[in-house]
Amino acid sequence: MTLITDVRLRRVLDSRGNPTVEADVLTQSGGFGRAAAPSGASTGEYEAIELPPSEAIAAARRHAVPRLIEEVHAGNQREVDGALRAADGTDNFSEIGANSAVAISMAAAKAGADVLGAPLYQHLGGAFRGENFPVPLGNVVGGGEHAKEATHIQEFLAAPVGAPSVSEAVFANAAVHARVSEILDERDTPAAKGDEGAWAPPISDAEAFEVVDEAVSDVEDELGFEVRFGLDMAAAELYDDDEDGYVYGDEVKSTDEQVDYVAEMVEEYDLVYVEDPLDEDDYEGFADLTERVGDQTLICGDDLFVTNVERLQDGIDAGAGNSILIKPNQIGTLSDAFDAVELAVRNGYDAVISHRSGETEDTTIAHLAVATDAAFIKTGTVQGERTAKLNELIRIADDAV
Ligand SMILES: C=C(OP(=O)(O)O)C(=O)O
Ligand SMILES: [Mg+2]
Repeated sequence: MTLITDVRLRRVLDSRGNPTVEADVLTQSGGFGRAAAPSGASTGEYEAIELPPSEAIAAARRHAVPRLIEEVHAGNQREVDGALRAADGTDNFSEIGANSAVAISMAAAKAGADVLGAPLYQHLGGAFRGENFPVPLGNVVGGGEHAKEATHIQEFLAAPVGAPSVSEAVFANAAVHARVSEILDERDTPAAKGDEGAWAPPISDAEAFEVVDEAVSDVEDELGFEVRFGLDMAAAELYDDDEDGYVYGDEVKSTDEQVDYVAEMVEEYDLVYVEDPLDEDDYEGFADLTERVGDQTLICGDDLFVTNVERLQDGIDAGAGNSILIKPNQIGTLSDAFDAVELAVRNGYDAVISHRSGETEDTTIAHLAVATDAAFIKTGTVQGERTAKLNELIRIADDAV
C-alpha cells in the first residue's frame, strides 16, 4: 500500500549555501521518498511563491501534513498534489510555500516509485519510457543575476544535438566547458564561476559569442558529432521600464532592436535555442521573434510561462515562442508541471526540463525529463549539484537506477 504514513520536513543547504526545504515521505508498506526544493535567482514575476524555508515548513506542517498522513496515497500523484493545493487554498502556494509543496510532491512520487519497485521515470512516464533521452543544455559561460561583472546575457548553453548517446552528450558539454577555460586563458582573461558552475569572465557579450562559438567548433571537430549552442537571455532582468528598453551597460535597446539583435545572433551563430529573449510580459515581442526565426531555432518561455498552463495557453494563442521551460518549483507540484508539458506537446511546443540556479543533489528533474520524453534538459555542465542530474541521466540510460 502506498498510503502515506509520515511526512518529515527539514531545512537543508542548497548550492548557494542558503537553506531550502527537504521532504521525506513514508508509506504504509515501507516506501520511502526524499526530495528537496530548488531556488531561483532570476525568478519570474508570476512564479508560485517561495517562502522563507522555516515559514514554509511550519505552514506545511500545520496545513498540509494532516491532509496527507493516513489520507492520501503516494502512488496517486494527482491525489497528493490535489491535497497540497487544497491545504494551501491559494492560486500560488503563498500559504504553505511552493518550496514545501514541490519538495513534498516530488518526495511522494519517489515513495510511490519505491513501493512499485520501479525507477521514478517509469512510475511518472510509464513502462515504455527510457528509450529517448533529452539533449542536455550545458551552461558554459554566464553572468546576469548568476554572476556579477560578467556577461549581460545570463547563460551561453552548449547543445550537443548530434551526440549518439546521452552519456556522450554529457561529456561533450564538459569538454566545451574545459575548452572555454583554455580559450579564456589564451586571451589572458581571468574567470570566476557563476552560481551554476559556468565561467563568468569580465567580457562583453560579443566576445562571449566568439569564445563559445570557437569552443563548440573545436569540440565538434574533436568528437565528430554536431555540437551547437544556445542562450538564456533572461531578458526580464535586462528590461527597464523607465528606460523603455533592454539595458546592456551603457547601451539601451528598444524592443524592435532587441528582436533584431536576437534574430541576427540566431543567424550568425546558428543558435539552436534562445530562452527568454524578451520581457516576461511581452507576448507580442515573443510572437514577432518566433515569426522571424522560429523555424530555425527554439524560442523558449521561462519567465514568460512560469510552467503555468494559463500563461502557456495565452502564448499558444498569440504564437509566442515554440517551447516552454519546465521548472516544477515555479508552479508547485509535479501534476501541474506534467499538465504544462502535455499542453505544450499537444500544441507543437517542445518541453525543456530545467534546474534552478540554487540546487541540491536531488535528481528528480533527470527522471522528469525522461518521463515526459522532453527534447532538452537544462541542468548545468559541471559542479556537484549539476552533475548529480547528469550522472542520473547516464544511470537511467544504463538501466542502473
Ligand atoms: C535556471 C535559471 O535561473 P534561475 O533559477 O535563477 O531562475 C533560468 O533563468 O533559467
Ligand atoms: Mg531562464
